[in-house]
Amino acid sequence: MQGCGNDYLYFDCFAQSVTDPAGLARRFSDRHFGVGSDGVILILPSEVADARMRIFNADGSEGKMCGNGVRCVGKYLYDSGRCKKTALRIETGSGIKTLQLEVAGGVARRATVGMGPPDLRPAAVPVLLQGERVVNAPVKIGGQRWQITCVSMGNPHCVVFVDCVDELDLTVLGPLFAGSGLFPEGINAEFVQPLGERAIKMRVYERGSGETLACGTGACAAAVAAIAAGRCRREEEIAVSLPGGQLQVRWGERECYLSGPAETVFCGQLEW
Ligand SMILES: N[C@H](CCC[C@H](N)C(=O)O)C(=O)O
Repeated sequence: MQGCGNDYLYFDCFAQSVTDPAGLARRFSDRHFGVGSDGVILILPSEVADARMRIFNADGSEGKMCGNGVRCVGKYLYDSGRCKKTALRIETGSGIKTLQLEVAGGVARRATVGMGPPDLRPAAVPVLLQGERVVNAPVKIGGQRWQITCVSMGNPHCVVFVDCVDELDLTVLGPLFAGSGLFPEGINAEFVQPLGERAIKMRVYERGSGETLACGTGACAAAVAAIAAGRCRREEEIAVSLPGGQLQVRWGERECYLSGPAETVFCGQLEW
């Protein structure tokens, strides 16, 4: 399944158990020697919600949350008949998320996710910075000066504003940020071009997966950073344009809301 091109291999673990999800992610995320994906997502029973989601990046590292992934989990639960309702609660590594599915033609097409509150406090994202400031904080990465804004969406994000995202070579820049030594727990790095008070354009270099076509938690982090920096308005729903499509983010009173599509690409059996 995929959400704005951020594609994962989903395993229904209500009636089967996956013993080595990290190894599975490393083996089958490869786009030539495997199935090809940004990682693996397990859909498991939960004691406290309709289901539990675990997400493993392509390098086998486990993430705490996946905004594009949780929409696809909701779609799977509805379409498969496991949870034939449009309001769902999904247990994740960063708490229970609420989902509101949009159904058409008998299947879920889109979802809006309550992503929880963004955290801009200095300690929210483990980062080796001088001083406390994490909004537009000056750093030197790859011999260049940058101003970073660190936002936790349950997973760590570093947002940088640039003039033109299309001109960036993330095959070089991404590993410079990831390998800068500034982020002890790794980092999801978002490069953001403001397009006005209600829109941004972004690309992302994800922890554990490299450049992906979209990142749901990253879109929230980018919109929150743009609002915190006064580049976008909090009263507005922010249109976030990514290489894989468009997401909508609203930073509400209590939490961020992420809206976007969810699509099944194919179903199959994997012998490993
Ligand atoms: N790479 C992320 C997990 C996937 C997040 C992203 N794909 C999303 O849609 O939020 C991390 O290690 O924190």
